[in-house]
Amino acid sequence: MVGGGAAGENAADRAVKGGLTAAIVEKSLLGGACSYWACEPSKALLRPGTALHAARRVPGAREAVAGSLDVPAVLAHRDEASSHWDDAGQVSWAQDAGIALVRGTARLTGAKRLWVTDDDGNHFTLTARHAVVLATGSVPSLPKIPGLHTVPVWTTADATSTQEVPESLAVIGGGVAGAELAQAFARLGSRVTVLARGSFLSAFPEDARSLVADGLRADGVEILEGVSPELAEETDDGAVRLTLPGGRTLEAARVLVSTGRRPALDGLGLPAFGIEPHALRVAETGRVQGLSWLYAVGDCSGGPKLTHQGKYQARITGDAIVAAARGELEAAPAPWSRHARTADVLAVPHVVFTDPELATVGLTEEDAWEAGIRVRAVELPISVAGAWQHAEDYEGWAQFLVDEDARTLVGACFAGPDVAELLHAATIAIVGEVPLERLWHATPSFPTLSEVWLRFLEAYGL
Ligand SMILES: Cc1cc2nc3c(=O)[nH]c(=O)nc-3n(C[C@H](O)[C@H](O)[C@H](O)COP(=O)(O)OP(=O)(O)OC[C@H]3O[C@@H](n4cnc5c(N)ncnc54)[C@H](O)[C@@H]3O)c2cc1C
Ligand SMILES: NC(=O)c1ccc[n+]([C@@H]2O[C@H](COP(=O)([O-])OP(=O)(O)OC[C@H]3O[C@@H](n4cnc5c(N)ncnc54)[C@H](O)[C@@H]3O)[C@@H](O)[C@H]2O)c1
Repeated sequence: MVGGGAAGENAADRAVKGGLTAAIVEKSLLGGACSYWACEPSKALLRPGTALHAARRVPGAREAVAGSLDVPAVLAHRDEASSHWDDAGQVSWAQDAGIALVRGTARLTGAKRLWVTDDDGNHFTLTARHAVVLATGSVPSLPKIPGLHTVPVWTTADATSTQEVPESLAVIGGGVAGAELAQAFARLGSRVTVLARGSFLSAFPEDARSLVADGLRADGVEILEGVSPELAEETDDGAVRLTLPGGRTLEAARVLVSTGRRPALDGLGLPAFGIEPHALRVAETGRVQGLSWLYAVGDCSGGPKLTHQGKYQARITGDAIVAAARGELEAAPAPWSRHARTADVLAVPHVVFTDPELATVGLTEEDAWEAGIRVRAVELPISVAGAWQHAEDYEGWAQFLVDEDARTLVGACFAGPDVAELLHAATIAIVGEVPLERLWHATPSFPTLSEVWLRFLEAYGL
């Protein structure tokens, strides 16, 4: 494995469980971005604010809550969630799993052959018997804004590992990372402005994203849509001044750039094998098209950039490598078979951990029509007994997308407090292609948020 993030670790684990030997070459901390600079620290920064807000919305509990977030305690909780940026725990997991760890930077120099440079500058060659797996993750895509490269900016890794809460924060990019970190820092005390080039959270349905935007605005976040800075300059006191279209300027103690990520494939020697890094294509098994021995998993492989999906890909690819080594891999595995990443296309779950949360899985309405599916969208508020119990003035929204010919669910979206836990039921319904007539027999417990499933089936006409 080149890269020991969540994806590389899981691919190695499956290969070993299948009877092969596996080595991970890792140039930084074993465990990768999710553990130290992305999912874990960002969720640890968000969760205390969500818990506090939830308690304030329940009469009886509200009266017991005094004061605001304890910022040093939140940062300490984040440090703990990030294992204090020490990978000893992951190293001992790898040892127990029978995976060899090589500390260094790898690049391809031949078929199944890697050139490794270790931290002391020593070089050596590592040759695989069966396959090389690229699991190198992704790097931030920085926008071409004049002056931006001359001013001090935060990447998401800087924001998630910071020991300071800036007095003011400008967030360039209104995607998932921008939304989550804007709310986290607003609740920790920063004055936050989000600059979204298009719509805020544009990848999600309008009703869902407007609930999230309202949640952020309630925390004092200013959201400017259709805005991208035209110039960035450092001020005399070390802050950053952004010039916006129309001449308005915005000064902030810190600027966070969260404008997307691209696969980390530069410097790996791919062009020597006829592969341009921006044009890597992988088959259902994760095998890189055109080469029988090279695979890619996780963020670097070009699909959804999410930890759980990278781990799913890694399980499929690890098993496919084992099957190929045994001569048992089918040329083109059937959809939903053990060696096909079918869910990458049809059932990717995605949660935005803002307050309220936003959770989606499966196709969007547009995707479905484009794929030739006659789809019907059922949209409804999450207005059920479980919601009233959950919080005073609970506000939530759900969308269910039904394939009208198969009468199965192909997509779902939920927005509202604590909707993330509703998502897996939808994922199971989609992956299992459960007919609506059978879903009718899946009764949600009373009083839970899941009652929205029953409301959906009733609204559909069952
Ligand atoms: C702020 C933020 C929050 C996020 N929150 C979530 C979330 O809540 N849930 C979720 O599912 N996803 C989340 N994500 C996405 C998630 O972090 C990624 O999808 C995931 O970390 C990708 O895992 P990976 O194994 O593919 O890559 P990585 O974890 O990046 O691992 C790649 C590893 O490869 C190493 N490497 C690279 N090149 C080489 C080389 N040449 N030689 C040796 N080693 C090399 C790197 O050092 C790195 O450790 C978040 C992302 C961000 C930015
Ligand atoms: N909860 C989660 O699962 C989670 C959380 C954070 C990040 N992530 C993953 O990390 C990846 C990176 O997140 P992200 O939010 O950086 O990417 P993103 O693609 O979700 O959003 C980037 C946003 O930046 C905007 N943008 C680009 N250039 C701009 C400019 N010059 N000015 C203003 N806006 C501009 C884009 O229009 C887009 O809306 C995502 O692929 C996501 O899957 C996941």
